[in-house]
Amino acid sequence: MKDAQQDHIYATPQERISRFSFDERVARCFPDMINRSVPGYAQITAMCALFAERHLRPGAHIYDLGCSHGAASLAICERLAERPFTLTAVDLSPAMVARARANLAAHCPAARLDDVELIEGDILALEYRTAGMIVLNFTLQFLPPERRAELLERLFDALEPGGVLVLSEKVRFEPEAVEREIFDLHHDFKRANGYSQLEISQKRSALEEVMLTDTLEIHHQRLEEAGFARHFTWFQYLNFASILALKAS
Ligand SMILES: C[S@@+](CC[C@H](N)C(=O)[O-])C[C@H]1O[C@@H](n2cnc3c(N)ncnc32)[C@H](O)[C@@H]1O
Ligand SMILES: O=C(O)C(=O)C[C@]1(C(=O)O)C=C[C@@H](O)C=C1
Repeated sequence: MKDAQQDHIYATPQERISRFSFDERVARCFPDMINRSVPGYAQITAMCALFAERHLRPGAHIYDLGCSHGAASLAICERLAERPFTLTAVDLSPAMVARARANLAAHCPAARLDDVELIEGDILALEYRTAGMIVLNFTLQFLPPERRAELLERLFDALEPGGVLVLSEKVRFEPEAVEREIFDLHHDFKRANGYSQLEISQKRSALEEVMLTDTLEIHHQRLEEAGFARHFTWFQYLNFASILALKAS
């Protein structure tokens, strides 16, 4: 997005690596960090707008949960500039919400701004209103695993008939040999995007207990159990994938 700051957080050796958190330092360089770390990030973000264009009923509500700088919200607002809808973007991190607010104010088409709301809050504690679309891009992986099914059930209940959920995640693989191969390839991807071995390994340590990934099979099973009639992986690039889940109309 339109924030030029480069990610150098893990570039120098750290005596003690603290747990990764979405604090001011991360928020400052987040667009650069996520673009260089997540294969397919730009494509997934852009496709959220096309899913909205195809599936959203005029006037329906959209949630962008764990919105960070508001990339998906902004893509949707730009693409659907002429269509009526309302949108709530939510993030727990005050630093991220401040960036999302500035980004939307600067780049969201003026006609849409009144229909967009930003909330600093916990998506596990939110009271959800009826929605036509929910975006969960790279957020579920940061929630406690034992709370994930409960959240998806609540989101399913909030969706109106014909509503859609976009679930994008870093995923792990079984068997272990496949996981190892794809994990290493992802590190090659990061190196090709300018990260050093030191940056890659220090960030991996920081994320270790914070970002707990599931297999694609577990994600699909959870969506099935939450009640989604159809759910399929529409995108995968190394260990990053995105699922579209549809509620029966
Ligand atoms: C990897 S980022 C998401 C990226 C963003 N969706 C995008 O597409 O650019 C994860 C975000 O989830 C937020 N987050 C983590 N746990 C949360 C929670 N319980 N409630 C709300 N936001 C949360 C973090 O603050 C962070 O901004
Ligand atoms: O797996 C990694 O190494 C990542 O950097 C992934 C990831 C993510 O998937 O959210 C982790 C933290 C940052 O939010 C940006 C990217």
